[in-house]
Amino acid sequence: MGLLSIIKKQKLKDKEIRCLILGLDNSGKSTIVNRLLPKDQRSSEITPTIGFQIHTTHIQDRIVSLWDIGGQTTLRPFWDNYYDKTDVLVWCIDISQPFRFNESVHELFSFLQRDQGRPGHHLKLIVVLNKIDLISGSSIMTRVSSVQNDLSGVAGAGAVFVRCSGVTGQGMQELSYEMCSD
Ligand SMILES: Nc1nc2c(ncn2[C@@H]2O[C@H](COP(=O)(O)OP(=O)(O)OP(=O)(O)O)[C@@H](O)[C@H]2O)c(=O)[nH]1
Ligand SMILES: [Mg+2]
Repeated sequence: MGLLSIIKKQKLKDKEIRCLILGLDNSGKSTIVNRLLPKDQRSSEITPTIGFQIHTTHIQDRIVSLWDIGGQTTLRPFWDNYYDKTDVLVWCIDISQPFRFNESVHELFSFLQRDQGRPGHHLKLIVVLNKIDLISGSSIMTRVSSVQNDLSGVAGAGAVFVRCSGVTGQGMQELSYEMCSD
């Protein structure tokens, strides 16, 4: 590898990844963010987010800022304010509550539609199917396909789906990898 490519690679590595975590209230955003932090920086109690919280941490050898925004109805009109310079959008869905899938799909659609007015932005979308621990093994596939179906046409072909549990830690490695891979 030439010197220039090494410098280029290092520059890319040094660049902070700005990650915006959105989704409906109670979907588990703050719990996931808490899991992504080093053990000694985790909170023992998570309460509904009123406003937003920013954490900056190392994930997979990269510096990542995690923008955790409250998902309650009254807070959603403010989501757009956090969009600027976002590299990765993590959209969190509570897979144990199928009756809220439509609401989540609608909110994602509205958010991404507004995004079209922001030229030149290349955003990576990761859809997190959270609370997988609450679904019995036999119905996981049905539930996952149901969400993926609902989201087809909204999330786009480049979207990545990750199943996880912010409580047990299942799927966190995969989520970390996807957040940091180009
Ligand atoms: N069983 C289970 N419970 C979870 C999981 N993730 C979060 N929870 C629970 O779901 C509830 C809501 O989690 P939060 O992380 O506060 O959800 P949020 O999306 O940040 O909610 P807002 O801040 O209101 O937008 C809490 O009681 C969590 O303990 C999970 O993977 N499995
Ligand atoms: Mg929260």
